Amino acid sequence: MSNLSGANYRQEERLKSDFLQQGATIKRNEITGEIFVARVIHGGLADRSGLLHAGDRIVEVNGFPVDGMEPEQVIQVVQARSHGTIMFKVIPITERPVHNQTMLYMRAMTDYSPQQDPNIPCADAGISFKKGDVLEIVDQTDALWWQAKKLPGSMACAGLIPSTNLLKRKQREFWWSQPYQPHFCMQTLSTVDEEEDMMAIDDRCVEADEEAFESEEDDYSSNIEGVYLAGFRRSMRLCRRRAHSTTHPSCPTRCPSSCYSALNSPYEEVVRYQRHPEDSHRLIAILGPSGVGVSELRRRLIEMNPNLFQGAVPHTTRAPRGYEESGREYYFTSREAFDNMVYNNRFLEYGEYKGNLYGTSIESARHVLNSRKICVIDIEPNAIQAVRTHELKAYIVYVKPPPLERLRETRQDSYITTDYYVNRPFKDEDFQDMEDAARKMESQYWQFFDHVLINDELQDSCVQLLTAVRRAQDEPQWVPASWIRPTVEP
Ligand SMILES: Nc1ncnc2c1ncn2[C@@H]1O[C@H](COP(=O)(O)OP(=O)(O)OP(=O)(O)O)[C@@H](O)[C@H]1O
Repeated sequence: MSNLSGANYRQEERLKSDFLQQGATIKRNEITGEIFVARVIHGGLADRSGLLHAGDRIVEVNGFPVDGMEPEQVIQVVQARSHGTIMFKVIPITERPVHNQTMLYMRAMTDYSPQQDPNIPCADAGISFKKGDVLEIVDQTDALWWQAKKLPGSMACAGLIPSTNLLKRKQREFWWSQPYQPHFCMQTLSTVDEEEDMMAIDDRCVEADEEAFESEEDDYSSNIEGVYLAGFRRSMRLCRRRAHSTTHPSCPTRCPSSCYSALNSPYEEVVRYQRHPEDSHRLIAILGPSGVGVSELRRRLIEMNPNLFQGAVPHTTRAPRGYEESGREYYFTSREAFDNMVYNNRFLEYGEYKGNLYGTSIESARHVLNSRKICVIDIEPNAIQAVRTHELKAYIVYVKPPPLERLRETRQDSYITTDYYVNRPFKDEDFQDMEDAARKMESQYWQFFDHVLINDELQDSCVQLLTAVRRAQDEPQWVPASWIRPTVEP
């Protein structure tokens, strides 16, 4: 006889089972009419009592035989005694499964809400999560519904979440149920696209400043304490906006994230990782919508301590100018050599601008990391997959715009460089575009951001970035398990 005090049941209609709110679900065998404990929720009342186990047969509740009853009738019997002691007569399961559960942590790559899932056995027993949340998986015995706790948190009691296979199935079903929509993909624009794009933007432009593009591209090419700041040149920055990543998803639409993530795992196994002081630093990859301040923050970080922070020198196929040195502003490379590097997946990202190719190579980032410095690069979202590797262990900082009114206030004396203008004052529509781009980026890539920095006051943002970078190098962080145990599937 099991004895649970203050128990509270809810209904789980689909599986003909009911939920003991602080402890267990029950179900009915449709052939024999017998009532069984379907699962015991980790950390709940039933689990802590040690008296009920999945598979136990419930014969009586408070003296009433329950065989043949519908689960909801069993609830009524329990609810009839909402206070005091509730008595169960139970035939324990003879062979209790042995749980050799080791600690398992998963990062959610998608959002989930049990309240919106018509298939969950009991919505009240489920937990909701958002992309990027880390979940401690405490029970995987059921093929469809796992039990998990959300971290960091003080959830004493676990909740139900869909298993990887179930969630993949849901995502696939959802994806196929959507009407066809042309996907937004970041690809190098074809010449025709480029012209159309140019015309579209020209309509909104007030003044074109071709000369500024053609003449020099020396914004930020400053020289501090004999250290050259590489990777800030205008052509490189403009081409990055049209950049390819080297990792193309196999999805037929080649959409970088939405369908990609739908067809890949909805959870990513993660482990706690702290860099050993002897190990190379983690790559710092900064991204954000155009104009939000990625270059400004990266430049200021490097300028704070150029002996510690350094950018990666990009490659280009454009001819060097008189004052330029290969390996300083750029690695000047033939088109053939560049194509060869593309073919061999040697670029984190690359793109074309005015007929020349530009790219940031893995080797270039490795070169900085091997010199025991912290390599700080900016990337487009397409390159996220390329930098999240066992070798580079990228720490991804997302720079988010503050609310519109703060953008207006803080950017009064700032200048934007667009595809067709160099250093023109911000307009309201730039802020609107920034917000829209931020929303898109967040909806597709939030799960990959290790740190989100709202770039409001510039000084505060610099301090925040420095603190985040220090933490990335010196404090434990969740990273994909595949980085630490390369045999684990990414
Ligand atoms: N917090 C801030 N307050 C005021 N001005 C800022 C702030 N952050 C950046 N800026 C200014 O905004 C302008 C655009 O910033 P920046 O060039 O860094 O953009 P970006 O994100 O690198 O964009 P892109 O990738 O398109 O080059 C610059 O003039 C920069 O000095």
